Amino acid sequence: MAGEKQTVDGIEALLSWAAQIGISDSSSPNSSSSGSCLGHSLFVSDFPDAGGRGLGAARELRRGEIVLRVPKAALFTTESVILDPEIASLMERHKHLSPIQRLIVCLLMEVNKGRSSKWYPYLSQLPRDYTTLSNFTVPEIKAFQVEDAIWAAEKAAEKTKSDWRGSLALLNELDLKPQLLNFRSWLWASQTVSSRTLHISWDEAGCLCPVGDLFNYDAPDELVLHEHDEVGVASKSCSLNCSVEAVNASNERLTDGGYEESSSSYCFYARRRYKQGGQVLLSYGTYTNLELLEHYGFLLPQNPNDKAFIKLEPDLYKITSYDIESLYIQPDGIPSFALLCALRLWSAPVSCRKNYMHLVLSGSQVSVQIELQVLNWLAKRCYETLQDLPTTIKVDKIVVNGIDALQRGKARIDFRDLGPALEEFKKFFEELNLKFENSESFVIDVMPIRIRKSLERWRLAVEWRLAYKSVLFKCFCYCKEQIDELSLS
Ligand SMILES: C[S@@+](CC[C@H](N)C(=O)[O-])C[C@H]1O[C@@H](n2cnc3c(N)ncnc32)[C@H](O)[C@@H]1O
Repeated sequence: MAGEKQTVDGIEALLSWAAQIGISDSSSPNSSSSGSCLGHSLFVSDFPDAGGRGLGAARELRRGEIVLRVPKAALFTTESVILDPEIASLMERHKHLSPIQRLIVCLLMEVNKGRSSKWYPYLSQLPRDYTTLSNFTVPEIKAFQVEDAIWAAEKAAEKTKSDWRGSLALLNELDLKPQLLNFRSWLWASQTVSSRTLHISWDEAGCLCPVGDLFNYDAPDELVLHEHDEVGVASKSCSLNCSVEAVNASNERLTDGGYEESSSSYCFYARRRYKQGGQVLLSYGTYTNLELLEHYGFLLPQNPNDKAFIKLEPDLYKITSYDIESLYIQPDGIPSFALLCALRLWSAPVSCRKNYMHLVLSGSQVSVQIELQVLNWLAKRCYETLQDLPTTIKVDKIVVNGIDALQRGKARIDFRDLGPALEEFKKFFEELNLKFENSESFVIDVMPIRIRKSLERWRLAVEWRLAYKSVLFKCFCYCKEQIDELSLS
């Protein structure tokens, strides 16, 4: 089961099993003679800077070239797991469960079979744990500091818990090993499904795709979109399944893999040209960093799709037809088009709003006076938001560096190095029942796994809030520059 170590032998066993069931990175029929499904286009490797274990280019890959094919029979779906009519009728009796709950139950059922599961080589190579939002503890959630992120994390945790409670009756009837009935097992299975399923048209829950789920993520961007246009890979359906909304909202051309009826297989394409040895990445969809953290458990240091939301006045929401989700600050600190339009309209006198509507929606300034009002309001809101948060950008950087030192295995942290970040460190370790034994430094000989895992999640929360604050700071500077320019003109 997934509790086993991810070893080189384990990966080789997975690739050899995958070759036997028809997974291939080559269009040539005799490609699996080497005993591995890979080697022609791809290879498995560790990419520490972008996702860890992933797939590299075994040779130069052209844009739009097919790099992996996974036949339907190799896809792990509710349908492909429930072949036993008794289990099928049991599932039928629990019709109220969502497709995702059913797939999670199927995953636990297969794990329960241990080595006798036909999916064993695949299941044994799944990660043992995840850093998705549902895994965050209360103190780790608090470390986000920003209300929206705290709310998203609490909601994710509650949803996972309530899905588990709702599935317990079925799980109890399935005669599973007791440890597979507990919440920890459910959490693991649900986060496996969240972070690894691919979209398929016949099951809303998606499918687990052996080997195909080894592709790490890169954000879709304009360049890739145009490249796709050029080579005509435009009609592939969609990639990782997790957020149906995100997939629907995004242009289908942003994706680089999909299930193809014509070959009854899941096909993956190179989204751009890759040099031999480079990591081949997949776009799972368009996600903000908070969404990536929620569904996949990581943050992209440079995410062109990230959004920073600030509190807006309630009457602003009333006068704009824009979706709330479109009212944000971009990673470069510039307000989104919709936010700027909404603020311009909101800043205009009520009696003039109707007349200005056309101008505003075309993206034009209404008047210098209104533009200055918008920029001043935005600068003030960013400034006040930053002031109201418990720590500054500077302190957050110290916290990240301190966590970094601990993660690198530094056993002694001098309190003087932590300065104003000391309080947060103290609180964090106290929550984990680790007391500071002296007043000058923190010494830890062997870092227990539970602390290492918690540090990882804490770091993600601090990195997220640091990025959020940096965007607000950039926005503040942007507004000030614009104000200066307008005042001079
Ligand atoms: C579909 S799996 C990809 C393969 C995965 N690295 C593995 O070893 O099984 C998705 C997971 O990979 C990791 N991941 C993918 N892309 C990443 C990236 N750009 N940066 C950091 N982690 C990434 C995250 O843990 C995510 O939940």
